[in-house]
Amino acid sequence: MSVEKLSSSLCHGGDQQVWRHDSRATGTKMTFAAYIPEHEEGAKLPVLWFLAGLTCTHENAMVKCEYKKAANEHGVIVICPDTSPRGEGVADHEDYDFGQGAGFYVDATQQPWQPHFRMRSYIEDELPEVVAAALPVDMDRQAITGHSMGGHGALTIGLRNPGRFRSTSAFAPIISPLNCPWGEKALTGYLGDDRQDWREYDSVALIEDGARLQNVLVDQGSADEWLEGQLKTHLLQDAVRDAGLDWDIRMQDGYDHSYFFVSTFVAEHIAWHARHLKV
Ligand SMILES: N[C@@H](CCC(=O)N[C@@H](CSC=O)C(=O)NCC(=O)O)C(=O)O
Repeated sequence: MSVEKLSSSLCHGGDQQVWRHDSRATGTKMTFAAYIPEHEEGAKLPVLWFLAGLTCTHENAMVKCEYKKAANEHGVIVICPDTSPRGEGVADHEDYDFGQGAGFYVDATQQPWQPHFRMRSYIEDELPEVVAAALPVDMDRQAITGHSMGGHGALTIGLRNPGRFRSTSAFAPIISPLNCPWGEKALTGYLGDDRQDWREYDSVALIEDGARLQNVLVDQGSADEWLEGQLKTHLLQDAVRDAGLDWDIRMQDGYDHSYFFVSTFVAEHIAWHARHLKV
């Protein structure tokens, strides 16, 4: 396994690093950011995966999300992966919501996406192995979060892997790719026309089909420009109520979709995850 540290910068007492490695899942080089809090020699720290949204690389959350102070205070490693494979030989599309930067955390089955767009396998299987080999993580103490398309990733990966994450949170997640233009466009392209195949990538469908998850926190801005047309938080509220789940879905008055919103609440999310990660 070839894993290379590209940078290391002291920040809020911890070390903000960027790593690159050859990925067997995507068949490309993949880059991720890793924030390592101060810790004693030999200590293993809990890990929070932060999945980013449309148009993002590993860098957006690292630069804009302001997680580092809280992560250092609580002793939680934060990993920010890229959102798709990239490169000259990788399929792409001119639209911001499809192709490179818009992997939707699925394993594509359709051409020309299938050879490289395998973000489910990358995030669920390969990246944890890479991180466990390179960094001082305690893989028995994992949590996951994400923003927008990354919030969809966090919820669906959490629902498909009950028991792996002590806690799951999301900022302004895409609730149901089956029921929004971003999702319909991307999943038609990556998975084909049979909408049954999309259900394992849809938080509402997963709950309807019996998936269950505890310790879930969702924050959504009431002034989010995508709330009505794309995100549709009410679909998750309905699914959670119908399934009798005790999830905390909060509407935050006046906040939009941006990292200004995410950065406002990220310290609270990290403190909440830390309580679950320490038990
Ligand atoms: N107008 C934007 C649209 C893309 C956008 O808003 N992306 C969001 C996530 S949306 C859902 O996944 C984002 O996080 N952008 C990166 C950032 O640093 O803000 C555009 O054309 O870029």
